[in-house]
Amino acid sequence: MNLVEQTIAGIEPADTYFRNRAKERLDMLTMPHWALGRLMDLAMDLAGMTGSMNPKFDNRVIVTMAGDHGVTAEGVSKYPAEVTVQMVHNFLRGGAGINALARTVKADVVVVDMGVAGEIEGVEGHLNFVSRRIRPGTDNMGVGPAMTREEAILAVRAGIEIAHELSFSYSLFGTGDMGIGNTTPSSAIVAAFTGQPPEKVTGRGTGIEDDQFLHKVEVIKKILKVNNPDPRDPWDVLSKIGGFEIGGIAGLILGAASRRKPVLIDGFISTAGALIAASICPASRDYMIAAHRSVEQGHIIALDHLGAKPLLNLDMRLGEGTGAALAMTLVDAAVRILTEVATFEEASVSQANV
Ligand SMILES: O=C(O)c1ccc[n+]([C@@H]2O[C@H](COP(=O)([O-])O)[C@@H](O)[C@H]2O)c1
Ligand SMILES: Cc1cc2nc[nH]c2cc1C
Repeated sequence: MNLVEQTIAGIEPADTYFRNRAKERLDMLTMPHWALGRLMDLAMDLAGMTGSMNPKFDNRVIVTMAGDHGVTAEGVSKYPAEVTVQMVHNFLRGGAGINALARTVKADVVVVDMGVAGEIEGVEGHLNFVSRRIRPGTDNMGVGPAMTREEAILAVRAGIEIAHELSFSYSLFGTGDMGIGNTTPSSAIVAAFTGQPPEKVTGRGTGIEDDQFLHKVEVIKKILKVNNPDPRDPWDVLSKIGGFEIGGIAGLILGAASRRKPVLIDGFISTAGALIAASICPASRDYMIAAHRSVEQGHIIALDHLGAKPLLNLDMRLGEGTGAALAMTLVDAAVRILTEVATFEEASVSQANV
């Protein structure tokens, strides 16, 4: 068996015994029944994922996968492609949005070069940088496949290997992405898996105006026509209309799931990666937590398709792992509710009238 097959075989569904035990306790907490709503759902899910009534998430990491996209040649982004490599340097200096939010929640940030176009300098000995560069950017999916099937497998494999290595040090994962142009493949992936038309799953990415938005929708239509991806085959979808960082994110999710580690799925691009992961191994969905709802209009459609409900809705559209980082606070809160709140019996509080 190769690594991908082995990883898929190693993903077990969430533990129903611990999920039920958590539910029994949460049902009895000193508050009107289920009064902390989705936080209680989250607590139950975390118990099921980890097989524990007291999961520890002290060591947490955001893995920000970076890659470039040949499809930027079609004029789909507001920013030039060189921003990808420039932002990787910014991440490594600690000056990006994700660095500030990761510090807020005491998470480390690991930056992965999955296929950035420019040279990344000054990273020798940098503990938070991993190079798994497939090649400097995908091909233009507006005229043919973004990458080969072999490259798609390599990208997913890299993500799995990174998750496995980080699993020794971290108990909670968050996904992140950086790649100018990557909302275009993400929209194409969402269209391919959900069958929704491009106009419904395309957004403004970095902030394009109306004219460019209409052009982007046309480009996505062309991408789907030229490539005709088979939604029953995740490798076909990833290779034809994906990205190196999107494959890396899919692999990261699969690798974390195989180690029973919860993974906070960041925004639109991360969710495209999650769709690939769920298509490769449906059981991996048990370990995904949708961190937030991005401004991208296709995001909620993608989350619905996954059967996931986003925790936060803060009008964010940055990516990088920023939503995943913020949602770690809610994971902490959910664990405290499960472990620190007294039951009616423990606190001698009268229960509801029947
Ligand atoms: O995560 C999101 O929901 C999200 C929504 C819009 C844009 N982004 C970020 O913006 C970049 C892609 O935007 P674009 O317009 O170049 O396709 C990429 O670096 C993403 O991390 C991210
Ligand atoms: C500056 C900048 C930072 C980003 N971070 C994620 N996507 C981004 C896109 C741009 C343009």
